[in-house]
Amino acid sequence: MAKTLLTMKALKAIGLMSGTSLDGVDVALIETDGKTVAAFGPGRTYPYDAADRALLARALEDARGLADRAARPGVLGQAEQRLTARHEAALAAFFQEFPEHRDVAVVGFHGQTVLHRPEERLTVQIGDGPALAQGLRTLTGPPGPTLVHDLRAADVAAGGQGAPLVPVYHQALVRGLPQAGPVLVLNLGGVANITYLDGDADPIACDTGPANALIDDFMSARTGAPIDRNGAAAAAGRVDEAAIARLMDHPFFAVPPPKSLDRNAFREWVAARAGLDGLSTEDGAATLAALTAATVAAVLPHLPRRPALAIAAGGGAHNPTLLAMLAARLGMPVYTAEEVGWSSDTLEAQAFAFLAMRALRGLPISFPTTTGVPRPLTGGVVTRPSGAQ
Ligand SMILES: Nc1ncnc2c1ncn2[C@@H]1O[C@H](COP(=O)(O)OP(=O)(O)OP(=O)(O)O)[C@@H](O)[C@H]1O
Ligand SMILES: CC(=O)N[C@H]1[C@@H]2OC[C@@H](O2)[C@@H](O)[C@@H]1O[C@H](C)C(=O)O
Repeated sequence: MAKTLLTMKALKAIGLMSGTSLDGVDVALIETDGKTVAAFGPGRTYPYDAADRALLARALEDARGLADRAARPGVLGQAEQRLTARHEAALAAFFQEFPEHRDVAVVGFHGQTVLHRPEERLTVQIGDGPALAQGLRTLTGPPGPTLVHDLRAADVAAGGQGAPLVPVYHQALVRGLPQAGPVLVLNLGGVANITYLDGDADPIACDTGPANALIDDFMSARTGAPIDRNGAAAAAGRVDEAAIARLMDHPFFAVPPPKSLDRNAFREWVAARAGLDGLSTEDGAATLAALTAATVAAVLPHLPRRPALAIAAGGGAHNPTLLAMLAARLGMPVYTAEEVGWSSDTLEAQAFAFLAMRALRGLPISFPTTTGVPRPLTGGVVTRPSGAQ
């Protein structure tokens, strides 16, 4: 056992993430043994164009009735091919800029979640692992890295939520910080999730509610641009607290972790209760940002101790209005990933690089306290350079 651990040296790992905000492919490289991060390499985002985004949005709609995770009705087959091609193009651009990293050992490929219903033991990430592994071999030259994809399926099959998976990476990062008390790591993408870390105890984690998905959809409908850049609209608006109270009256917020969400879990709920049609763009953006902050804060009563501070990553870490609302509703300082030496934009892709390395080495990627899986579990489908799975 000791010998195995000693021989686990840090190797280059790339993570590929296409998140719920449907904004592009994140690529990030780290050097890791699956337990600690020996070095951070570069990270890049390769944005989707409007046609890609529209196709992925249709894929989410066409996935709504899925009962079989292998089925690809409607535009799902086309979307999977396009998504895989976009990932290959992203890797081509990445290796063109960083040819010194063509010797990467392992690639973690998240794919795109099009449906997430863990209560029905169903989570669907489109993305063709073997096809991407083959494309990778051409890009790097033979033998090519090992590719790990479909990282959520084993957890859901075992009765877990299948998400969030980033907590074990948050734990590795927080171990590198000087600590005074429990830390709350916030991942503010389309959906928000938190990891609570207190010393060596297993991380406690869950999705908390929307982060930017509702803001993006609202801004898109009002302005044509799917973002409240730097929280400018929200900063100029007034929060409709009565709407927040109505929206917080949802059973999800009373459920303790672990728990997870589909991207569009609150779409109908918010459409029916927020009264956004009667609000200005600024007031609507402010109210939706406050909803994100309130839903993150709603997790506090479910945690063993009050965190001393929070660290925010994901695209929402670029929204100062949202960060100020979070600090106010959480009642604790909220630092950005950059402020502690991490990267808001590449952290999730780094996490999938780390998870892929853990999967290769048979280490658990999910835990009873993060996904509710009955025992710590590894995951992922491995495509080796020979093409064998
Ligand atoms: N400068 C900015 N100002 C405001 N919001 C921003 C800014 N930059 C990014 N965002 C928000 O962050 C979102 C993207 O975040 P991120 O890339 O972390 O999401 P994701 O990885 O797709 O989602 P998830 O983590 O849910 O899978 C955008 O949709 C946008 O709303
Ligand atoms: C099913 C799915 O893809 N969930 C995503 C989504 O985006 C954020 C949140 O909801 C989180 O649960 C998860 O992604 C992160 C990366 C995770 O698994 O940790």
